[in-house]
Amino acid sequence: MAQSAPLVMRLVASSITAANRAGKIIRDVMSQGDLGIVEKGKNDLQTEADRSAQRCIVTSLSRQFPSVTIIGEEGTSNCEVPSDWVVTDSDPQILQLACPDEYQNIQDDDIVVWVDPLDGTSEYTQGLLDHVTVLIGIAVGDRAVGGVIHQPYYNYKTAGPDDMGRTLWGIRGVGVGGFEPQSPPQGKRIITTTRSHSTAAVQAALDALQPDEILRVGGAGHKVMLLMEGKAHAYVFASAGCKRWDTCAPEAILVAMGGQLSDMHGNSYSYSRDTPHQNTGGVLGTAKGEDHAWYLKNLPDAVRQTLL
Ligand SMILES: Nc1ncnc2c1ncn2[C@@H]1O[C@H](COP(=O)(O)O)[C@@H](O)[C@H]1OP(=O)(O)O
Ligand SMILES: [Mg+2]
Ligand SMILES: [Mg+2]
Ligand SMILES: [Mg+2]
Repeated sequence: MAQSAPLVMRLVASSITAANRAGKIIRDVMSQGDLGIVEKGKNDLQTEADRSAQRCIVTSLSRQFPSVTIIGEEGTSNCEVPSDWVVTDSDPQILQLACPDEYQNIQDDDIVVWVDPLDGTSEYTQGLLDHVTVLIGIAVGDRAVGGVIHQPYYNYKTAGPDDMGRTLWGIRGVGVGGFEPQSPPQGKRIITTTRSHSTAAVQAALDALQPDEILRVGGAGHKVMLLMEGKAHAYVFASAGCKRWDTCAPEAILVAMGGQLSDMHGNSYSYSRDTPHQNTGGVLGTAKGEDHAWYLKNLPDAVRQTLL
């Protein structure tokens, strides 16, 4: 039964265990105390946790799916991966689910796996640990179809080391799991946006949308989780800083529960293997039940013109 599950379902099932293992590595690096910070660019850090979590995920998935294209945020290295970082088991619950007809016969060639081994690096280095997520997105053709978000420090203030963290998943046409989908409160507009990568255009977009409240938090995964759990109505980031690995997994889960994600012009991002990595049109995510078009209509042209 498990062996014969369609490729998309097997990839999501294996991504759940790989993301959980990566989350443990992220916690271990933090508790060992040496983050090994490297500056990749302006306001763009990488730590030992980003590097190690990526090696864990890419090695684990490529052992099981050697012909599937995997694109990760951090460069690959050839050094040996500790054997206990390689996990090749799968989440049994996912393998039992019915796969939609359109994804029954997908081949290795049709898939790209987008890996952000640690989203919210800046917040991780500053101790804002619940902003951190591990993101694994599964694209079929150019669409984000499956997503896994692991939050390694979920409940970290109250949980013990063995019950910390959680893993959320979603598959288009199948559904979501690992959390309780909620709609945001009616009669109010709560917008979530960046806390560490703001610009004049980011602020101008927020001003024009006149939110009742702004939640400035780290990480693309963390912000989309706020939409999924009814804590915010929209995620508005009028800047080009995010990349495909930041949005593939969150988009798949958000869409699987009825939300939307596009650039600031209303165009969907392509997740095919030859697409550019940068999300040059910014990010607009809206919760289930929100009018995505309203946000697009009310964004100032001057802001849109700053984005390709
Ligand atoms: N200017 C930027 N340079 C590098 N990464 C960025 C930039 N802006 C956003 N990101 C990535 O998008 C995520 C969401 O952005 P923000 O928290 O500012 O809303 C960041 O955590 C970061 O991912 P990562 O932490 O994986 O490098
Ligand atoms: Mg980064
Ligand atoms: Mg990221
Ligand atoms: Mg990252």
